[in-house]
Amino acid sequence: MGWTRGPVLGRGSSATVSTATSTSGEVFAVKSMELSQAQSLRKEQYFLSTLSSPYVVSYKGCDVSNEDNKMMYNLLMQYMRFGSIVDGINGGGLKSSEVLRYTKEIVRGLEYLHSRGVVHCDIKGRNVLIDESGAKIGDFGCAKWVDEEATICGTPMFMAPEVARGEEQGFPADVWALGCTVIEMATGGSPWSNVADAVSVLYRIAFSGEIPEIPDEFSDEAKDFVRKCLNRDPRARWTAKQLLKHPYLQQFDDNSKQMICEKVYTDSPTSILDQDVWNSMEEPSTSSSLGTDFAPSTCLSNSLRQRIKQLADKSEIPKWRCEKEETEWITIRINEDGDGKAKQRSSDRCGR
Ligand SMILES: Nc1ncnc2c1ncn2[C@@H]1O[C@H](COP(=O)(O)OP(=O)(O)OP(=O)(O)O)[C@@H](O)[C@H]1O
Repeated sequence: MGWTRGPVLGRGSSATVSTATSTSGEVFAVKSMELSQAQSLRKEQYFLSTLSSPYVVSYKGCDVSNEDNKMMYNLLMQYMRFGSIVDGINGGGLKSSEVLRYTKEIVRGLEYLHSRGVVHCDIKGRNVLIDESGAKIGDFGCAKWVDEEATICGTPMFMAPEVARGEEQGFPADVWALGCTVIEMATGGSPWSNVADAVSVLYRIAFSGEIPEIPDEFSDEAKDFVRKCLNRDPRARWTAKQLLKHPYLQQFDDNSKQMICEKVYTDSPTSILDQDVWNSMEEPSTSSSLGTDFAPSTCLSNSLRQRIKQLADKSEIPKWRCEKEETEWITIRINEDGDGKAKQRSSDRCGR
């Protein structure tokens, strides 16, 4: 499929997402990284290509292109015109009817993923995308099969206690992150308040016995729903399938705009370090695991400092940037029947 790159939609910690138009006129989104650094994007391609659900961003294909003498790996996916949930928050929280609707759609997406044996590992508002049909789960760069041995991956602010301690990252970790995401959607801010940096938040999640503060404004059903997600014991935490039957989600009707909770506001991250707490990270395979057999006050702080360093490294401006005007549409591929005088670039199909 030939396609033309359009304006940049957003930049994550390592990839750039742009709009694109196929030769047949279909508009989609393309997530691109330099080929040599595209492991997480290849992983995302692998998972997206195996999934098909109204609650997961649809896969459209992938390829490799040569742009300005750089080999780029491109993941083509459904264009979600309203961006991520966070893009729509704009300082304050979402309306409670929106929180309810998106929460139910995310739970449906999680129920689908978990029934297929996939753990997303990085559920947060930034990874839930919106279009007219509602919310869909995206960004599978941290995903894994439930029985796969994989390094810890995700975003500190949304990590479950068992993940922060480095013990396990299974389906319940996605449900904890969902609980944090509900708070994020409703408040427009962090699920954890009064945390100075990522060390504090990881230590607090791992060992304090606390859960994120549930806004007073939530209805009783909403509070109970979030508590079921934020049970510190992963074995006692509700599953996505159970949550779909929770009274809070039962209130959702496609035609209803029923208010469940009031809008509240807390600070969004402002400093670079605060921002790190919100970015995805992957624990390096060489780092020491946060197992159960260490003294928290000594070994933990070293290990967490490694995490912080990695977060700081990941927050650097990506090495590759689109060098074209972001509003300029450039042809990066044409199909075999294309005009030979057009700006043809080399490309390959990619495999799993
Ligand atoms: N399919 C899509 N349709 C429309 N916009 C998208 C799509 N995918 C991503 N975006 C936009 O691009 C931004 C960057 O997405 P990306 O998945 O690379 O990074 P992220 O989730 O924000 O960060 P990180 O990779 O660090 O977790 C998103 O926040 C969103 O605004």
